[in-house]
Amino acid sequence: MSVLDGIVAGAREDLEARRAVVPEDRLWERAQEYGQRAPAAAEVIDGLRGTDGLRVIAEIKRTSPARGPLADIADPAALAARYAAGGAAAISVLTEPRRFHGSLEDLETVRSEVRLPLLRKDFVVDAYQVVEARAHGADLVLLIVAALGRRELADLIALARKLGLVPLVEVHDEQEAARAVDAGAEVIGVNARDLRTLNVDPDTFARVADRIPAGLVRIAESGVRDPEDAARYARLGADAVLVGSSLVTGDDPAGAVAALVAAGRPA
Ligand SMILES: O=P(O)(O)OC[C@@H](O)[C@@H](O)c1c[nH]c2ccccc12
Repeated sequence: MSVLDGIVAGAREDLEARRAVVPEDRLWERAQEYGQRAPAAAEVIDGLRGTDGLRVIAEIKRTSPARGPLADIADPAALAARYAAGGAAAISVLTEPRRFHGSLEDLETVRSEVRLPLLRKDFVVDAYQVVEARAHGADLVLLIVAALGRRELADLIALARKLGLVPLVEVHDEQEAARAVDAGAEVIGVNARDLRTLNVDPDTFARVADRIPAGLVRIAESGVRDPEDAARYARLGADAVLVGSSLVTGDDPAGAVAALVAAGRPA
């Protein structure tokens, strides 16, 4: 079993436990409530376009299967506020508990403190999790192509849109990029890390981005360590970078985000 399969199996177990406590129809009500005050999906998508410079999506991440413990993050809302002060375009909140020590409570506390679009970053394989994301204040939801069948991907994208959520469809090779495009994704994340093996290949974006038609939002994910990496992705045509580890392990998250944004401005 690959790392990804193991994490997905845990996510399925956890979601069934939650479903037994909070039925999906109750979540729908809360999801629609948040939908009434949420930004429009088109606005969220436009906010990620790198038309006048690279956007930064800053991530709240405590630990990872690849790197182990990164940071305690006792107050995720305070960290999100620092990211916002540094000029982040959106905040990614890991909600997976077992390997990343995240939670839906993290998402909710961040929602209560910042106005930026929020991404629920998790291993989403069931409609329940999409409704749950919206109910807890997400504006975007991650859908990992490697974890989903064709039909599942199409269904979850459709459900996300019905709820006003923007699906961020994650790929890590050319074939997956083609599947994301075929499924009608408007926002595609190219993960430099292969979630099956956890290996990072820094050339992934350069290889895969060509398969993503102009007009779609292209996000380079994982392994962005410093402003040079951000500048490189900007030159390769990325609209945005998604950055976690290097921000949570540094001592100045606002300054670090601002430096990435500055490095990604067109010359
Ligand atoms: O910490 P990094 O290398 O900056 O990476 C952030 C983000 O790309 C990474 O957390 C991530 C990308 N896709 C995922 C899917 C699931 C969990 C985590 C991820």
